[in-house]
Amino acid sequence: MFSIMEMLKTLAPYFTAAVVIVLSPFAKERMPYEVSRYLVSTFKKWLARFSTPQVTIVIEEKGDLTSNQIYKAAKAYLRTLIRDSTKQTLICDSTKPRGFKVSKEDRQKESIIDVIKDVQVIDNFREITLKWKLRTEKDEGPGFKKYFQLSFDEGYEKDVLESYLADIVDRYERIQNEENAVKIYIRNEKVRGSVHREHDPDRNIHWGYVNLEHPATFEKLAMDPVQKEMLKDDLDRFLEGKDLYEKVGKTWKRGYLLYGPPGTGKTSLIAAMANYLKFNIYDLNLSGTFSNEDLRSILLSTTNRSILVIEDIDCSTNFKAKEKKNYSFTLSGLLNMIDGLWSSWGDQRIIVFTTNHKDRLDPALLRPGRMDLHVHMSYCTMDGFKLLASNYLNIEADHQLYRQIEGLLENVEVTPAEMAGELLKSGGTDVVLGGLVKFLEQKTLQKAKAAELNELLKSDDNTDVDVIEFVKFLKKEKLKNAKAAKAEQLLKIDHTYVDVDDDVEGLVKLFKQKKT
Ligand SMILES: Nc1ncnc2c1ncn2[C@@H]1O[C@H](COP(=O)(O)OP(=O)(O)OP(=O)(O)O)[C@@H](O)[C@H]1O
Repeated sequence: MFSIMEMLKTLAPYFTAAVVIVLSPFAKERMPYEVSRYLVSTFKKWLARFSTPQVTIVIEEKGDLTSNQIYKAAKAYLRTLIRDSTKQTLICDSTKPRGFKVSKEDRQKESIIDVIKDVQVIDNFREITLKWKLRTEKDEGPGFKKYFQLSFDEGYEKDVLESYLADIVDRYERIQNEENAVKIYIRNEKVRGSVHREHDPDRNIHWGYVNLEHPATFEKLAMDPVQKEMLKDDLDRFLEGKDLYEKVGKTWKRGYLLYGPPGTGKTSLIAAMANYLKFNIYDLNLSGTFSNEDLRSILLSTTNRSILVIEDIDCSTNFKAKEKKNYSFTLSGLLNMIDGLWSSWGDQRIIVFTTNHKDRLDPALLRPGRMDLHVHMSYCTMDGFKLLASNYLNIEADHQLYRQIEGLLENVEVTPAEMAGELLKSGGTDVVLGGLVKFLEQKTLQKAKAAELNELLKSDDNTDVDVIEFVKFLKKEKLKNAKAAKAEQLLKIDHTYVDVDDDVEGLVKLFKQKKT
């Protein structure tokens, strides 16, 4: 018996000859159109009997209620496929030219390449050949509906649905997440590691960026609840304030000064603001030496919907020294930037300064109107502690140790960072809170010791001893290094490391002896 292949082989020359004749210019001219069309379609049908049947999936632009995610994913995928493809990817349909369309909007960095309607795009996945086509069809309503038609050989339905299309959707979600992620930019030509780089060729400014994976949110921040609400309202009004800013003739900008001791959450608050607004952060370190002109260029290289952060403004910018040493970057340069260029260029921009010592800032920076809002981040209160305990230990109600903790918190200054450190320790809730109580008791004791030492130093006859001078003296005299180091620790501003058994009186006596 003939096999199919043998039969095909036998009949193929006759059919081929017939079709060649039909399609030849000679036959085309002489044969009636209906006859040649009939012959070609019969040939196609006959051939189709021996080829693998095709399956076609339709992916419509709109789902029943919302847009269809698979359509969006397919569209994005085909863009990358065309962009990265070799020329074979685009196969012309008999009636359409081969090609794709290109577009670019004003603010887009790169042009976008899209498929044209009815032009076939071929993709390969494992051993499957996949044929994509963008189609349009008259809708039931007045418009047109768009859909992708995806065809492939029968038998691969599972692979296509569960692997190929699932991959495309996954990839799309990843790109979406990447695009929506808040980024933190650092201006440094030397940034290394897995950072992405951006270069503004007009101004030759380099930024390195990574996704901001800081989990801080307003809900997780321990800060004065009234202040927190006020700040959130302020940001909301800012975000929705386009019309208002236009109406009152102000540029769409906002400046915040965050101040408070180290570890009270200033950096966390900036991250929470960025996550809340979905604004990128530009972290500007002013400690380098650069000019006012550099500053201007840096500013112009940042984008809208961003937060420009200048941390530790008191330490990073010793403006007076810079002015003396004739560095060209000055305080007035920075202030001009805030008042002039920064306030008149771009939209939806926030500037944040942070400092641990508001009192050390140049009054020019604090002038009313320069920073719109001053936010004080302070030591941990009982409310703040409860919020941290709920975040770290999932305690929603009361706990038997709360009263004791409240009493201790009234007497010592503990930063939320210190509290968080204690709450992160291992053990069950009771163990961790027990540890925290011990920590607070220790702090209370240290505070008392420090006060005692100060009294001792003050009360002595005419020796008006300055605590810092005391430490310096011990060091200068190289007086038993170990003791000097202990003394320095003892006199640390936050008195964190004092051992309860330290011989305070002995040290003071020693000091006095040496001094006399
Ligand atoms: N107010 C707070 N609420 C919740 N967690 C906090 C708070 N303050 C500090 N923390 C915890 O302590 C860590 C360090 O705090 P953060 O760096 O935000 O403080 P900071 O005030 O910016 O300190 P510095 O002035 O030293 O930069 C944070 O990652 C967070 O885990």
